[in-house]
Amino acid sequence: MSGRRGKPAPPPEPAADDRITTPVRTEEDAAEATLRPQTLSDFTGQQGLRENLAVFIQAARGRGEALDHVLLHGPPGLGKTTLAQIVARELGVGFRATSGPILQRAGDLAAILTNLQPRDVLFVDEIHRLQPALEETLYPAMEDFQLDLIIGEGPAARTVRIDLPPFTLVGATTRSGLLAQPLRDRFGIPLRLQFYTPEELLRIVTRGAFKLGFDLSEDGAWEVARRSRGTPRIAGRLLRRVRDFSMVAGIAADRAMVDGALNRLEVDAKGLDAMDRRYLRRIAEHHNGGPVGVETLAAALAESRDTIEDVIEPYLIQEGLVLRTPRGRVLGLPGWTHLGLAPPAGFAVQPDLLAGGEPP
Ligand SMILES: Nc1ncnc2c1ncn2[C@@H]1O[C@H](COP(=O)(O)OP(=O)(O)OP(=O)(O)O)[C@@H](O)[C@H]1O
Ligand SMILES: [Mg+2]
Repeated sequence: MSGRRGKPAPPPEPAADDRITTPVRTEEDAAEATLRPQTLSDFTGQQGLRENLAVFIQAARGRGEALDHVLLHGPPGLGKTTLAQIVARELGVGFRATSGPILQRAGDLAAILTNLQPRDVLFVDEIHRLQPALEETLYPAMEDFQLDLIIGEGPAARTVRIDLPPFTLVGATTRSGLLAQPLRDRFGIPLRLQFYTPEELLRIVTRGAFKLGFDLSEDGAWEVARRSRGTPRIAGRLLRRVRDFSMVAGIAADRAMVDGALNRLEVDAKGLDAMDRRYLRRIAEHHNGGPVGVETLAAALAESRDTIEDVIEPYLIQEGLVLRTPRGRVLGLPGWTHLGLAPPAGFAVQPDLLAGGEPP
């Protein structure tokens, strides 16, 4: 990636999804299945969420009923799919997976629903991308375990009501704000995933290294944990790359080695990559720290607004590097500091600028 391999030209700017630190799943992440925790007790972090879920699962099992519908929301790579699978396993029921964009016709959804076994988990990934017509099919299915199917067309069309086995819908979304309220209301157990602390990521990295049979020193593991953008998927990916560097160079993976490897991958001390820095720099240098609208930033960075909002911003906002205000994005003091730039004279975030800002 860097010029150190002797390539003269600088690499082209990476698109958001080519980044080593993109939290979005890439093909290379097929390897992550080996690191995926299989049980709730294996699942590190998200403590409050995990404890609540354990209670609800135990209660549903005790009653022999389907678990209430679960909505998992949070940025990519924090463990939504992993948790959905764990829920099914802990309930001791079958797991069927589909996703909002895959489901095109009401018939597709009907076929899946009518083939469920009692108490099964149906996982619908990216549920915010479900077609509105299918969403409406889901309402009675979720509420009363009934499906209204329209058979035939035109004047001959009639509605048939089909009883479904009781089931648990587990929906996952990076954008709960995009879910229609009636759909959101039908989830009895809404759960929000948070970014992981460095301590939690340290446990994940250490366990991952052990599973990979990779001898990583504790301070080396710390370095990976601190630079993983609060995201287990990124931690797993950095871990695999560090292992590659360590193997090929034949050097033990200690802190200095990990630091060198991550620098080569252009992952900085805070875990930010070229794309993150380009985003921050844009606000600093072209908009004097903001406020600047997300559409303007998206156009300038040649990224979609969704990518900016779902992938790039959540971590930067949580770290205070950037603030989301009603008038647009504003660089926070840690953002200026991170870029090694001085904020403009008289820099202070006006309280009225922040008032009414939506949560990330
Ligand atoms: N709590 C955790 N402990 C250990 N590893 C985890 C944890 N959460 C996630 N992972 C790892 O991170 C990877 C990504 O998690 P997962 O696919 O569940 O994320 P996701 O939230 O579904 O992402 P997306 O929004 O892109 O679908 C998993 O394969 C797993 O290896
Ligand atoms: Mg997922």
